[in-house]
Amino acid sequence: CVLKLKQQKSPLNKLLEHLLRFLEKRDPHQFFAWPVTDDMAPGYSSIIHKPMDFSTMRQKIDDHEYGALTEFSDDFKLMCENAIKYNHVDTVYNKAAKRLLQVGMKHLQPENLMRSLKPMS
Ligand SMILES: COc1ccc(OC)c(-c2cc(C(C)=O)n3cccnc23)c1
Repeated sequence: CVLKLKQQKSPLNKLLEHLLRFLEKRDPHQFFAWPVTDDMAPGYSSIIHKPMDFSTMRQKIDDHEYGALTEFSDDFKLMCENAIKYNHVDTVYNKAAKRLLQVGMKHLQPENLMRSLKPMS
């Protein structure tokens, strides 16, 4: 049988996987770990037309769907903004999304990348 050579991870994919783990650690309740369903959130799919969550972002990394850091950052922003849009301002989800967005955008700035990558170096 022909051994399927393990696909070499590109430098971008290694960076995105590290950033994803860094961001997931800032979602301790795992509110952003999986897709939000209409069962959990009434009317969600009629209000949020481009859902996003960490598991989908991980799948996109594995499928090499991100060609640049900006595309990864755009999905992260979309995920947080969906939660800010759907959930009332006084909910745990809205507050968690605003906090996560702030932390995430700080560390996704190219000039700050090294700060979140230090353990890797
Ligand atoms: C209470 O435990 C969980 C567990 C997983 C969740 O999303 C994956 C959520 C969740 C996550 C969200 C978001 C992110 O909008 N949400 C909105 C309404 C009701 N529930 C949620 C809550």
